[in-house]
Amino acid sequence: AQPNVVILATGGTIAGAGAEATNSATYQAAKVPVDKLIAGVPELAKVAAVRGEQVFQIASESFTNDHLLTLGKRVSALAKQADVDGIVITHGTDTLEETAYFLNLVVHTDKPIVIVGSMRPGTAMSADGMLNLYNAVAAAAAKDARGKGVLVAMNDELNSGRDVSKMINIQTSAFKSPWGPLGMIVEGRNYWFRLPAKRHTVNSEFDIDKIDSLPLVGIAYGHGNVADTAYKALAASGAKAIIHAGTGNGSVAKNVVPALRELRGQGVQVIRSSHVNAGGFVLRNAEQPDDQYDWVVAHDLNPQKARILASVALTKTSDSKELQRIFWEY
Ligand SMILES: NC(=O)C[C@H](N)C(=O)O
Repeated sequence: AQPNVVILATGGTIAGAGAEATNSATYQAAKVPVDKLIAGVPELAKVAAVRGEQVFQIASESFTNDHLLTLGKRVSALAKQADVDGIVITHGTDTLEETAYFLNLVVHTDKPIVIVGSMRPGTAMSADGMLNLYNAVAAAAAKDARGKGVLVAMNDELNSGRDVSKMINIQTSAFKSPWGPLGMIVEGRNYWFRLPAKRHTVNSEFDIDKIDSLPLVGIAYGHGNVADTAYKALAASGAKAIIHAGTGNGSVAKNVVPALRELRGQGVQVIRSSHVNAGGFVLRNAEQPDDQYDWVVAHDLNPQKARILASVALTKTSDSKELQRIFWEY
């Protein structure tokens, strides 16, 4: 029998439509329903028995914590079903890396979960959604994709949902991991080259079935002339942790240091990440004395991924040492 793959559709450009074939960047996202997406790629039937569910129909820039929880619980429930072998999620590309990392942290299954989007709407010349969707379904249908954590299938590559990121917004080669792809998918077949080293899915201490809300975590962007306004405002609005999207090694402008120390004293977690373009690598006690200030570093996680991990981790602990352990392990 063919493997059973469920496609959970959430919107994005892969479900987008533009006025003309030349509209590769000007179009409306989240227009085409999942059944039409599936019907548009009849070749899917060759690799799996596919059925679709429309979970949301939104552009992913508006993907809230509630969307993450709803989607995560649905993925978890499906993964427990004996008649489901793999799950594909169609998603806008803007926050695809956040959802991929979230599911990688909280869904306890070794069944393949593959997230896919497109950079051009289906109405455009050289639309990339059809092949990306075919690849994602083929990847999710394959036994060799099991146990590798949540995967992202874009542009013929299979990247780990943990560290893949949208690096450019106007090319089909948008998704890259700073540490390279796990594999390639060519003509519906997976070719693997490496495995994730970080804890995920079945080896995670976090479980979506036990998470009903996510604490607020804010991100404030560092630059040379930055003031402490945004940091204070985030804390005042209830953020339990602030991700400092810092320069270089998560460095902090001296004008901001006093406010961050004060906020930490009030119980807000301060997590230093980096906004460097090709991927940061923040080391503890480099640039800032984290031990002395009781701050946490985000390791190689970019600010948006650090927000996801902090939100999930804070459901279990408010201890900064535990948080730091979690940031090293996941
Ligand atoms: N390419 C895309 O999917 C972009 C779109 N804004 C989205 O994330 O929904």
